[in-house]
Order: sequence, then structure tokens, then C-alpha cells
Amino acid sequence: MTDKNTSADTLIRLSAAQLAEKLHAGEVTAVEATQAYLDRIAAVDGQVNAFLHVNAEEALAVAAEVDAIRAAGGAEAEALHYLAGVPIAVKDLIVTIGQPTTAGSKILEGWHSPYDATVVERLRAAKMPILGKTNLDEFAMGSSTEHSAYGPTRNPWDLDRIPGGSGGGSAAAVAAFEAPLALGTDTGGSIRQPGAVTGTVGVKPTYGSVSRYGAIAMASSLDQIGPVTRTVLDSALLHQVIGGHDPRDSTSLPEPLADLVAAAKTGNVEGLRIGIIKELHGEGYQAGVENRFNDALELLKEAGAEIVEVSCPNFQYALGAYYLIMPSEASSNLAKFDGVRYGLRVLPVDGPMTIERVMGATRAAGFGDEVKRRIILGTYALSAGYYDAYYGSAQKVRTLVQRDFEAAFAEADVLISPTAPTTAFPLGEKLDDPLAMYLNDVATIPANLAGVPGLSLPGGLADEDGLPVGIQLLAPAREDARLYRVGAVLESLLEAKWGGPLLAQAPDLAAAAAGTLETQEAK
Ligand SMILES: NC(=O)C[C@H](N)C(=O)O
Repeated sequence: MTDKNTSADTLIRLSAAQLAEKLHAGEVTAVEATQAYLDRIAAVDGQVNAFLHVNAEEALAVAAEVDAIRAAGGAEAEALHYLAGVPIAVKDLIVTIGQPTTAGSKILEGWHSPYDATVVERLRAAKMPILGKTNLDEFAMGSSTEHSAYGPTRNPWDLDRIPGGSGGGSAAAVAAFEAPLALGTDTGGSIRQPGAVTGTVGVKPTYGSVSRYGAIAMASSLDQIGPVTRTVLDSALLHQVIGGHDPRDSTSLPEPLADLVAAAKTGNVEGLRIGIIKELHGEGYQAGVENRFNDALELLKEAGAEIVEVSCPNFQYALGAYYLIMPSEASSNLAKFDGVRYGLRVLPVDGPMTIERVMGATRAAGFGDEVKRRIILGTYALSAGYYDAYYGSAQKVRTLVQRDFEAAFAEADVLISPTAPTTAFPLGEKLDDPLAMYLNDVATIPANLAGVPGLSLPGGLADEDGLPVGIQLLAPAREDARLYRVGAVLESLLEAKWGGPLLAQAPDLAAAAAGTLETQEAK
């Protein structure tokens, strides 16, 4: 390995905040950092399949612009955003000018958005080079990224295992050091569960605190865009870039964001009440997950937090309610993919060429099985005669889940649970069993139903399989800052316990790639 490679290898392993510091100090240029990530993508993404599209030219142009501004100095350099020049990957559910947006679906193959999502505009305003678009379950429907029409993403910890979903591409890109930062979307856990199983940090902000303008809608009353990163501070930094009011999203909260970065730097949890949710651990959770969860509680207690137990009895109905509300909203949102307005158009092979038959042929060919399953489920739940029994009851459960949270937050400042019941499972294991797949989100869905923010951070490795375990923190709506405060403290305590960041223990994919080539040559 040459010195240049060594330094590129060190560069891609820095957190976004560390990279930003080096950029400010002039120790590295934005072009060098961006090129190091592009080289890493070229070296390992053949194995991981985190990216659906890489936009090297545009990313390098933005990086070069940042370098030129810095080199010139003066007011323009002063005005550069702290993260200027720090590259980022974007989930391919979020629209971008100049790069295709597929939503992981054949129906949008080759489609280009004529506009940028608000979050993308904000990345561009901060001059963060966008490396490319990441893989996902089709229209964000899934927990393993196996439902992508463009092949599954693989977990960098074990390439035969799933990276979680739907945002497996964003999480795997960050975990495999292909990007320091990524954007995800979370409707029922799609940022947090992939974060948990890849050893990364993922945040679902308070509903309405980050604009969804330009995120292809799955279930509009649940969807939220958020950060995917390697450290809690990086998530706070990215959240601060993308968050805040947007008049183009009618659900956008009017108030400005709190200082999330300052919250991440608070450095103590003394006197905070942290509530264990009785219903979200124990039975049904893998032993190694439970063990790491208990370690986290122990560390927080030692750091001066008060650990209490709360009960949320209606959470047992949350998954059922979600799988009525989400498909109902999705069936309506996905009606616009009709073969007329966007992407694919398939003509019927014979018979009359009516508009209904073109729509039918397009949707039959363009949507995958999971999307069709949910459209059928949602259409059924909303149909006359069933509406009250299904959709209506699910909305009532939603209110009960919100009340459970209100009662729990009267007793605790922050709630805690494992993020997912298990570590990453083997590819293919749950593909034929949708219910088993849906159960991955049992601990993440309540937050979406209630609109409260949630953060998942790596809690260590499970004893039985050596794979990452996620710890989830939940706070009341608009109190995202608490997540960063507790999350950053817990992260530093855990790092002290393991002797460094968890991802440092992940297998070296570049070396593995070289090994594979050697073995193939030997054959
Ligand atoms: N979109 C999400 O948040 C993922 C969730 N696993 C679902 O399939 O609905």
C-alpha cells in the first residue's frame, strides 16, 4: 500500500466533523476528500451495491468550487457553511436535478426530476458534494433492501446479510466508508433499523421538522427525512442543515430548529429521567440485543441518569395499525404512477388501447410484488364497507399510541429501547414471509405513528453473532435536542467501553475484495 492510499484510507474513516475541521485547517482539500470517497465507491461498491447512481463529475465540481472559495479567502470563504466540501449520499427516494431518481422501482427507471427536493437545495446551499443516490426497497417498502428492483444492498459487516431497509443503501454506504453522511427517509423505521443493523447512527426527526418537499411520498402522515451518519454529532450537524421551516411542505413546523449541535456537545445526562419501555424489550428480542441494551442502561445510570420503567400498553397494536394506515396512504400516493405522467409506459400487447389498459399494463410491469401487495392491502382497507373496521380502527389505535407516549413522557425525559429485535439476518431469509419482515419494525413504528423523534446509535456487537446492535432513544415531539444530548453521551461511554468507534471493528472490505480476486485467479 502506498502512502497516498494510506492517507485516502484514513480520510474516508474520519467523521464528517473531523473532516470539516481538516478542511478548515487546510490540511486536506474538498477535492481530495471527495475523490477519496469516489475511489472507495469504485473499490467496494461492486460488493455492497449501496449506490444506484454515482455522480462523480458534479461532486468534484462542487468540491473544486469550495476549494477555490477557500483559497481566495475573504468574505465568501468566511461565509462558507461548516460542512462545505463534506460529501454526502442521498437516498434515491429524494428527487435531484441532474441525477436520476428511481425510488428503487422499475416504474421510474430513467426518470429525471425537473426540480430539487428542499433538503437537496439545502445541501447545495451548504456546498456539500452529492456523491450519488443510494439503493432502497422499492418506494421504501421493506426492511431489508431486498425489494429494490436493482438488486439487494449487502451489509458491510457480512456481505451475505441484509443492511436493513428501506434505507439499506444509505446505511451501508456510510458503514462501508463510501460516504461520511447520507440522507434517509423513515416511515416506520427505514432510517433507524438500517442504522441498527449496520452499526451507524440514524435519526428520524420530529414529524414536520424536516421538509418532505421532493421526497416521493409513501405514507404522508408518517414519512420523515433524516440523517444517516457514523457519529451522533454528525447527525446533529446534518439535521441542522436540512431542518427548519419550508413553506412548500404544508406539514412543515413553523418554528426554527433548536441548537442540535450544542445539544450534542452538552456532555452530561445527570438528573435526566430515562424510561425503559416495558413492551419494547425482553420476549421476542435476541439475547445479544437484550444484553447490549442492558449495558447501555448500566452506563447511563453510572453517568448519573435516573432509569425508570414506563408502560405503553397500546404499542402491541402499533404494528397492526401501521400496516393499515401506511398501505392506505401508499395506495393513494402511488396512484400517480399511471404510465402517463412519469417514467415507464407499457402498452397492452393486444386488445383495445384504452388509457385504463395502458395504466394496468404499466403498473403490472413496473411495480414489484411488495408494492402490489401494499396497494391491494390499502385499497381494501379504504374500500366502502371496510373503511371503519380497518382504517378507522387503525386511526383510533394511533391516538392510543400517542396517549401512551404522552403518559410515558410525563414520567421520563427520554425513552429507550433496542432499535430492532434482532441483528442483521441472512439475505433471502424473510423474503417469502412478509409478516416476519414487518416485525423488524416493531420497536420503531410507534414513533412514526405519534410523530415523535427517534435516534438509533450503535450499542455494540451481539454475543452470539458478532453483529451490530442498535439502541433507540425517543423524545417528545419538538424535543429532538434531547436525543442528541443523551445520544452523544451514551456514544462516548460506549466507545470508551469498546476502545473506539464500533465501525473500526467491521471487516475490511477493500482487503476482502483483493482476497476474492486472488482466490479467483488461483482457480
Ligand atoms: N419505510 C419504512 O420506514 C420501512 C418500513 N419497514 C416499511 O416497510 O414500511
